[in-house]
Formats: sequence, C-alpha cells, structure tokens
Amino acid sequence: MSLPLQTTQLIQAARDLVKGLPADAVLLLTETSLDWDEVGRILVGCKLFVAAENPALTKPLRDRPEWHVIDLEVDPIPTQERLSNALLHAITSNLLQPGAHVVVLYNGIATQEDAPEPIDSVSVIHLGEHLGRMTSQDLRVLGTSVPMDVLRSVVELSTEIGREGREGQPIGTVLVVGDTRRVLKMSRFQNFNPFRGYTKAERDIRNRDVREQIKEIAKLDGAILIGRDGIAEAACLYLDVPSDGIDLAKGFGSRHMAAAGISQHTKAIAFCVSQSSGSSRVFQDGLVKLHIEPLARPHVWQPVRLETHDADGAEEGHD
Ligand SMILES: Nc1ncnc2c1ncn2[C@@H]1O[C@H](COP(=O)(O)OP(=O)(O)OP(=O)(O)O)[C@@H](O)[C@H]1O
Repeated sequence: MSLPLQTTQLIQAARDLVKGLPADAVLLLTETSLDWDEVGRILVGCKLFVAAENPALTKPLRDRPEWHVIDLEVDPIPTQERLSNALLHAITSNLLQPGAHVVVLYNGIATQEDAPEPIDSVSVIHLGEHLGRMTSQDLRVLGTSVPMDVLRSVVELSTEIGREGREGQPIGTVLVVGDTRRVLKMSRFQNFNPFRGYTKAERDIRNRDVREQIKEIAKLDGAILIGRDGIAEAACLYLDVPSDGIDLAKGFGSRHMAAAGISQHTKAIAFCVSQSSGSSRVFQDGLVKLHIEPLARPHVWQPVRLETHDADGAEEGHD
C-alpha cells in the first residue's frame, strides 16, 4: 500500500510547516488506514499524534514508541469538535503544552466513503487561542447577563487562585458575580470591607493588576462580591444562605454549600475555588454548571460530570 498523491503532498507540507514555523507536533485525524511506514518516513523527526475513532485502525501504531495514539469516542460530531477533543486529550495527558502550535491533517470536506484521498486539509492551530475560544463557548452555557469579558476575568482569577495559592499555601474562596444588591442582603461582613475607599478603576477585575491585588484579599476569610460590570464591591462576606434544597455530592463542605446556596437564592453566579483541590466550580441556580481544573494556562475545561452521593463514586465527589 502506498499513499495517494495528495495525501503524500499534504503530509510533506505538514512536515515543512513543523520545521519552518516552527510547530511542536503534527496531529493526524483519520478514519482510513494509511501506509504508516510511509507516513513515518515523511514525518521523521516530528512529534506525531494519530487520533481515530476506530481502535482497529490505530492498533498497529501502538508499537511505535515515538507516536501517540488518541482514541476518540464514537460520536457523530463535527470534525472541528473531534479535533478539539483530540487536542484536549493530548494536553490533559501532558503530551502537549497548552501554548503549543500544532499542524493538523484531516479530512475537513465531507466526501464519500470510498474517496481516494483520506486527507484533504491542513491547518495550523495555536493552542493558546484555540482553547481561549473554547472557554468562551463553555461560558455561554451560563446564559447570563454578565458580560463575557467579566466572566473570563473571573475564570482567570479563580483558576489562578486555585493553582497558585498564596505564600506557598493553597487557598480557597468564593467569587460571587452579579445581583450585588440581593447578595449583600443575604450576607454579613466578617471584617471591614477591603475595597472601601477605592475608585471603580482600582476595583475593575478586568485589569490584571487589580486581579493580583484581589488574590491577596482572597486569603481573608469569606466571599468576594463582584458586580456584573466587573467592579469588585465587597470581600470578607459570610454568605448567610439556607442550604435546604441544595443537593451537593458527598465530600463538599460549607464553602461549596454557601456558593451553591447564594446562586440558588439570587441571580448571581458563584465561583467556588476549593482549597483542598484547587479546582473551581461554577454554580448557577444552585447547581454546578462548570468545573475547571487548575491546569497550566490557558484553562482546560471538563464537562460537568454527574456527581453521585454513594461512597463508591469517590472519584466523582470532592477531588
Ligand atoms: N457561608 C459561608 N460564606 C462564606 N465563606 C464560607 C461560608 N461557609 C464556609 N466558608 C468558608 O469555607 C471555609 C471552610 O471550608 P470547608 O472546608 O468546610 O468547605 P469545602 O466546601 O470543603 O471547601 P474546600 O474544598 O475549600 O475545603 C471557611 O473557613 C470559610 O472561609
């Protein structure tokens, strides 16, 4: 078996792109068996990922130690999503850095099953930007009136708090966003308000310097309240919310309860950063809507898993 001409040319183009740009790896998405020896000859010296739904197709590749095989779930999703899933898999397995540049070979134009060419497209993906776009898509599921740039700044802040902690110690906190009037009615100050006396510009969390200051404030006990315009309003807040009707997985403690409760009793969204795991959970209407792991920037998003209450589901509980 040899490679069809167009496929050969595209693989050669991918190799030249890796060398010329330079890029970090080639990702080959295929559901057609190829002449793998030939692929290996062309891509010698390139880090290669092969992603496919059909495990029989990738089985012979597992013996090649320098290649990485990614098993995709059988799912009738668009090529672009399959490609994103393959890249996420490579990042979460620590095989690619989140800022990497990847040349992708795939069949982007739907052709008949017996089409002579298994590959018709080549793209260059800069993972930093690509994952950034995924973040926006995920935030849209919140369907909130909080503007996207504010949400993204809160995501940035909460994941950085979860990842970095403070002075070598892990810290946890709750960032409550929006519906400030009702949130304040359901809270009490545990200490003086550290934002008092500062101008709006000095409290605007879309500004990185302000976020750095807020990380210091996050060390203090209690929740931080941010307006839907991105202006931090209050900190050291005890959220005085009833926990009845909140159905959280076993292992979550009072901080997560408070975040769930405030999101149930107001229109606010609550980002709970766990001190024990560093991960952030986004609560809306009393439910976990997103779960963000504090991996290296940019953030890697996990689909929300159903978190069970039974003891056997320990890994689904509080990690
Ligand atoms: N109602 C509340 N409002 C604001 N902060 C709260 C509230 N209840 C608890 N907290 C914060 O949560 C801390 C206790 O967290 P606890 O370990 O019980 O929760 P958790 O949900 O398991 O979170 P973590 O994963 O961070 O440990 C308290 O020290 C306090 O800072």
